[in-house]
Amino acid sequence: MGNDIDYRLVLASASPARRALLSAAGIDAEVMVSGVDESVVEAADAYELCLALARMKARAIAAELPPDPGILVLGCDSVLAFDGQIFGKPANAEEAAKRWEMMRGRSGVLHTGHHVTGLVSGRQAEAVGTTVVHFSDITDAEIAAYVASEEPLNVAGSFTIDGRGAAFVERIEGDPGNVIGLSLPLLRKLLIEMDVSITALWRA
Ligand SMILES: Nc1nc2c(ncn2[C@H]2C[C@H](O)[C@@H](COP(=O)(O)OP(=O)(O)OP(=O)(O)O)O2)c(=O)[nH]1
Repeated sequence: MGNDIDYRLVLASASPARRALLSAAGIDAEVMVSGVDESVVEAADAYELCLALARMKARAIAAELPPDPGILVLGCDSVLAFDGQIFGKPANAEEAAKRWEMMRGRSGVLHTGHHVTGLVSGRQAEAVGTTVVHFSDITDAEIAAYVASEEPLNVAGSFTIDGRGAAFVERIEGDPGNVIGLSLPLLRKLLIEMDVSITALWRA
């Protein structure tokens, strides 16, 4: 991809957290929500699942856009691998509480799949960011209060590290942005694979 192209990023995600991470890093991404049915995807494990979903979201949006060589579409998907299970967003408050009863005092791996595709070049790059998350041994009352806050209901793994959930995460091993939903150092590497510098996406 040449350097004389005016690159723009389209974020194929409804996640306000992902958009905020990009904006704080100087990138004003246009948001286009794919609305794909994530339930149709089968995968061997959390790593493959989040990558397949990220790819599906990005490709669904790419198919809707005009063939502009400057447009790069980014799809992401986050899941928590815990105790041999795959936790996306909880189905309801009961599931969020049940998960925390299992998670407290233990650790899991948050995987975020990233897929970038160039519309005209057809080039693409993808990778999974992984971050180990160590959960605090919180009480039943804290679980009940956290679930009642409704925060854990809308996030993969039923926890955040930058919201109320931050009080319940002892430490992480890896990129914090990856837990929130998008790893910027990983995005930089994917863009390099496509001969694009992340600095080319910075707002003027
Ligand atoms: N602020 C924040 N959000 C988090 C954290 N962990 C997970 N999330 C959010 C980011 C995503 O919105 C959501 C992960 O679910 P998905 O990867 O399926 O994305 P989502 O369904 O939100 O949007 P999308 O499918 O990409 O249109 O959970 C965290 O630590 N902090």
